[in-house]
Amino acid sequence: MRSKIVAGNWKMNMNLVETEALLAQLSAKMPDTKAEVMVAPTYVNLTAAKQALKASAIQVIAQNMHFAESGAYTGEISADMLLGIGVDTVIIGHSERRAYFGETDEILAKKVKAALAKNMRVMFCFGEELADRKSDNHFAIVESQLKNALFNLEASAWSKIILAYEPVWAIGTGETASAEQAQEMHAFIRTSITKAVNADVANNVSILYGGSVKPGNAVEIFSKPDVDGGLIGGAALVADDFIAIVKAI
Ligand SMILES: O=C[C@H](O)COP(=O)(O)O
Repeated sequence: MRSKIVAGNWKMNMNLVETEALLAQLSAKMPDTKAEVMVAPTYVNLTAAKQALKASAIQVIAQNMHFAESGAYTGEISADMLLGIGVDTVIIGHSERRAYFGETDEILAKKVKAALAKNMRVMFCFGEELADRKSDNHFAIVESQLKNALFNLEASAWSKIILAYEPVWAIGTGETASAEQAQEMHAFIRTSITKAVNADVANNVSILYGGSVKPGNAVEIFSKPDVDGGLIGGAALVADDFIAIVKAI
């Protein structure tokens, strides 16, 4: 059975003091929820975040990792390093990694494989750019992103996969996909997975929507049957907004 998930991707925001302050507010105010609630602070504050949340159900996840086990990759972080501090879930394929750090589908497939080999959970991000949607190419782009990184996995590996559909044109722009656009794409994703893997996997994978989710639009977006939660950027940096979004699930 798929779970409901609200995850906050803090991106390159929040120093240590700010991290501890935001987590103190979140853990004090977090409502009881059946949803999984996750936060992804920057690498250097993961340990502090784990410590701050040790009495909380809020999970700490990483924003990225390298595909190699170890070695001469200056500035990079391995799966073992994350596991060593108790972080077992990692975001892979965020559009900012693709756009600004040259992460191709091929690299992302390696990262997914490396994380799964260590039994980590992967929150795999993907989504079309505005030009793709305008040229009516968005379904083909999304399907190819999934195919290149995930459709070669064994069906059993999918229990460790969370999907986050994030149309690039809606990230940090204030422009949100309508609830209908999100539902249409999420339903398409389940159909693609049904064809490529099987219906059981398609029905059980959690598919989150990301892109300018705010307290004011979360209820409507989360009400759609194929939307299992959200990956939240800007609004995850404001405790009351993130909590309101968790309440919307
Ligand atoms: O990872 C989160 C997404 O990029 C969404 O960011 P946003 O909510 O600021 O649009």
